[in-house]
Amino acid sequence: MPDELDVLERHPKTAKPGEVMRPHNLMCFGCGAESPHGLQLEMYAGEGFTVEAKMPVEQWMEGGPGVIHGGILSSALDDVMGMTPRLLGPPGVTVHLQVDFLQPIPVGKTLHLRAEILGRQRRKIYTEGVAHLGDPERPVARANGVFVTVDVREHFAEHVENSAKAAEYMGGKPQL
Ligand SMILES: CCCCC/C=C\C/C=C\C/C=C\C/C=C\CCCC(=O)SCCNC(=O)CCNC(=O)[C@H](O)C(C)(C)COP(=O)(O)OP(=O)(O)OC[C@H]1O[C@@H](n2cnc3c(N)ncnc32)[C@H](O)[C@@H]1OP(=O)(O)O
Repeated sequence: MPDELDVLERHPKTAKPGEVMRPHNLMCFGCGAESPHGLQLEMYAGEGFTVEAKMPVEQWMEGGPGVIHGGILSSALDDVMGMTPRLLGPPGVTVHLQVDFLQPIPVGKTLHLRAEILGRQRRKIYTEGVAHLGDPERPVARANGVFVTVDVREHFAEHVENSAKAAEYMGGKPQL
């Protein structure tokens, strides 16, 4: 993370602590409520510059026998960290993701996910994520992500026609 950081300020219209945050996109693999094969994470704004979510570790998420697949865990951490830019304003896309897998995560448990903004420099937002199984003192995974804010209309202009929600996004207002 660079030394010279901008001052962080919560956007006045972002979710208040304890409130649900709107999905990136209803079809988002991480947080989209209509994504048929997705994680369907419900995200909550926390205090300060944090976002939280809980994810039941289901059978279909298995990687090694009886434990979560690392890619699923990485996706969940990516998406929770990826929600944090919205606390400041425009959304960001992942440009860098790093995950440390600390303990096996059993199927049948509930994963507690928490992300926090560490700093911002221009469009770059530096974040960390942590996952635990109920005891915050015993993390099972840690992550860092860098997100770059984008103008969604511009950024997705060439691709939006591929979305299952194309008609909605191309016809109406973008869901910010
Ligand atoms: C048309 C209607 C659409 C309606 C849409 C409706 C709803 C959608 C709403 C919200 C959805 C928004 C976001 C979704 C969010 C999360 C989903 C989960 C997370 C993901 O699944 S997301 C997918 C994977 N993600 C990507 O698909 C990104 C691919 N990428 C790019 O698209 C470009 O890369 C881009 C645009 C990011 C930047 O490109 P650019 O040309 O605009 O800007 P540039 O290159 O100058 O970078 C600016 C500053 O970032 C620094 N920087 C760049 N890369 C770096 C790296 N790797 N590490 C460290 N710093 C990096 C530079 O060094 C510079 O820093 P500096 O300011 O200091 O110079």
